[in-house]
Amino acid sequence: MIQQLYPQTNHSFRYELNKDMHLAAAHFIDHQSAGVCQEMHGHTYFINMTIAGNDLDEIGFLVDFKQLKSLIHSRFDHTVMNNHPEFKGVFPTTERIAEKIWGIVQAHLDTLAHSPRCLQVFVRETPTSYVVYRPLAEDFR
Ligand SMILES: Nc1nc2c(c(=O)[nH]1)N=C([C@H](O)[C@H](O)COP(=O)(O)OP(=O)(O)OP(=O)(O)O)CN2
Ligand SMILES: [Zn+2]
Repeated sequence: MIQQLYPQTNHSFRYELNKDMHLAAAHFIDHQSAGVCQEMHGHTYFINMTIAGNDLDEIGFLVDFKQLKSLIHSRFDHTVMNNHPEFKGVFPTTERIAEKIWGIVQAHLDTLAHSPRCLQVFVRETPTSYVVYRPLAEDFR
């Protein structure tokens, strides 16, 4: 939830940035074990991402907050998660959504010369359910 406190990541980078955003999206989990979630339904996803690094760009940004929002919000807001290529062959569970968001964000960070890293993606799907995705060391380029 925006302005809530999030789980902390342990690291020794000089800078840490957090970006909150929320988006409305629909999904369904097309598996018989998913019960009522097999039917198309909607959520307001609350997302927080944690970026860290030792250096800033020439403006003094670790990464532009607006760019982070644009990467995720403009892609997924008011869409059906199942329709995105990221979810071809995998169900858009909260876990997978967090993992895919990490991949999209880190792919952008990999283009930046000062090498910031996305250390954590938090995705709240309902008022009572959320996932935290933290990459392993080998997940970074
Ligand atoms: N590990 C996961 N379990 C479930 C997921 C998921 O993504 N990962 N998703 C769902 C459903 O999509 C559903 O939208 C969320 O379920 P739930 O939190 O149970 O929703 P409620 O609002 O009914 O929760 P209450 O705490 O009972 O009010 C299911 N499981
Ligand atoms: Zn759902």
